[in-house]
Parts: sequence; C-alpha cells; structure tokens
Amino acid sequence: MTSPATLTNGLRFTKGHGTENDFVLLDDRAGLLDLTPALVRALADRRAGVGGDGVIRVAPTASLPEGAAILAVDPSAVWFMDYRNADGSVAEMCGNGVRVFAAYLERLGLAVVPEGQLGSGATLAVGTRAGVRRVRREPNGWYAVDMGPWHLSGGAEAALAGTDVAVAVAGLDSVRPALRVDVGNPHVVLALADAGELEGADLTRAPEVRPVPDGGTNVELVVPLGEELADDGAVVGRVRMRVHERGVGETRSCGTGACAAALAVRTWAGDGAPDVWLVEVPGGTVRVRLLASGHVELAGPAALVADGEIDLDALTVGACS
Ligand SMILES: N[C@@H](CCC[C@H](N)C(=O)O)C(=O)O
Repeated sequence: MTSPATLTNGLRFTKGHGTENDFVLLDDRAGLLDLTPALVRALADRRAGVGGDGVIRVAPTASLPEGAAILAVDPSAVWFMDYRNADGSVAEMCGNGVRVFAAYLERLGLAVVPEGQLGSGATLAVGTRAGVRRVRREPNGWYAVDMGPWHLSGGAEAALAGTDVAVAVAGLDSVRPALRVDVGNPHVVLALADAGELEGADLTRAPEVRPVPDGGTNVELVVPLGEELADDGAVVGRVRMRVHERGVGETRSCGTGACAAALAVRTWAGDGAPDVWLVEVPGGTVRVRLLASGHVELAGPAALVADGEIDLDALTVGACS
C-alpha cells in the first residue's frame, strides 16, 4: 500500500482544527513517511510552512513500536494518531487532535465514526501514545472522545491543601499554588480570581512551574464561572481557560487542557460538584464530562478546512534533530 502523503514529489496535507487548535494532517497509511522533528517544525511554521499548533500523521498502529500493546487492548484500533507539537517534540495525547483525526479518517474513507448516545458502545477506536481512545459522533456533529483514566499527579491531599506546585505567570503579581493533573499528558492548572486577571496574564512567555516538572508540562489558567441548568435539567459547571502548551506556546484551545481544567475545578469545588463542565477557550467551547467508569470524556467540534500539496524542495527543513 502506498501512502497518499508521499504519492507525488510533494507532500499532500489537510489542514484541520478543533476550536482553533490547528493541525497539519498527513495521510501516511503505509507508514513510510520519515516525519523528523525538523520536518514537523517546517510544516508547522506559520510563515514559511503550512502553519499549525501541531502535526498529526495517520499511521498503521502495527507500524509503531507501541503498536503491539495497543492492538492487544483493542485489535480494531488499526490507525494510530502520531501527534507532534509544533516544535517537533512528541506528545502522548491531544484531545482536540483526536477529534480532528477521527474526522480525517472518515474523510479518507479509512473509518466511520458511529453516531451514538453515551454508553451505546458504538465507537471508533484510535491508537495513541496514551493508549486506545474511543470516539463517537453526537447528533449535533460534535465528536465525543473517551479520554481514559486521569489522576491528580500530586495526590488528592496536596491538591486540596494547595501544596502541589507553584506557578509564576508574567503579568500576574504573585506566585500561585496550582494542581497537576494527568490526562494521558501532563497539565498544571492554576485558578485565577476573575476574567480581568485571566486577560492580564502574559502567555508569550512560558509560566514557571516549581518544582520544575520532568518532561515539561502544559499550563492552564482558569476562572470558574459558576453553575447553570442545562436544557435537560442537569447542573453544568462553566469555566473559562487560557493555555500555554508544552512544545507550542499559547494556543486558542487545548482539549486535554480543558479536561484538566474541569477536573481541577471540580476537585476544588468538592462534594456535590457537577460531573459536566463547559470549558470556554479563546477558540470556542468544549464539553468535559466525568463518566461513571471514572474516565473523562471530551466533546467538541472538528473541522477540516483545506487540502493542499507542499513542495518539499521549497520548504526550509532545518538540521535534523
Ligand atoms: N492541543 C492538545 C495537546 C497537545 C499536546 C501538548 N502540547 C503536550 O505536549 O502535551 C490537546 O488538544 O489536548
């Protein structure tokens, strides 16, 4: 089987986004593409390349070192989301990316994402470095993803005592306590007093987290906005969030970050806090739900906005690293 990404002397791509977290998508169905960090950086470059917060390659799960373990869990997870940050680094998981990946698989005719209600069991299984993720489509066209298990990296006690980690953010007057949440990739969530503080934060520089986390972290700034009644009478929490992504910088949305933000705010709120949260990000709104299984679910839109071909001779691909 050939890979359409490399069929021509150029490199075919599709551009997609989930709440304006944008990606360059590559169809490498044969698993032949040598996606080096330098090539990722060149593709993600917003001036000299296509531009994106990340690059996502469709690869056969069986072609990846982690593929055998994934296929042992679910033999139907035949396609792997090979996710790379814009700086060329590899990340375990991308919540907006996995929805866009599912839409891309459908477009390519490689998989159909079943429409279903929560618990119907009809899902598309996707291989990721964080494990198998299952996706279904909602009647409104949103994609809902079971993002798997999560945990408070510093434990519940430190979370509630505010002694987990401390973060200094440019534009904010003091070092603040924050909470580490792992949703397959690492996050640090920091609650701010109000929308004014949120807007005043300068995320052109990476927030400084102490102790410094091994392997880096994504950082979410959140403002809890209270609770409201949904159409079905359920109580839903609402938070506003900005994010500084590991390997990228400030982005307009982060799906795993939205999960971490909702889980942190829910933890701080204590007993009786809602299981469903709407997370407002600069690029839109996503929904986070704590499932009965203990897993966390992320739902939101996915859009494929352009297709094209890159002239690899014209693309400035720097030194390989
Ligand atoms: N934007 C993504 C997260 C992408 C990976 C992240 N930058 C990391 O390094 O962990 C999302 O929507 O979850």
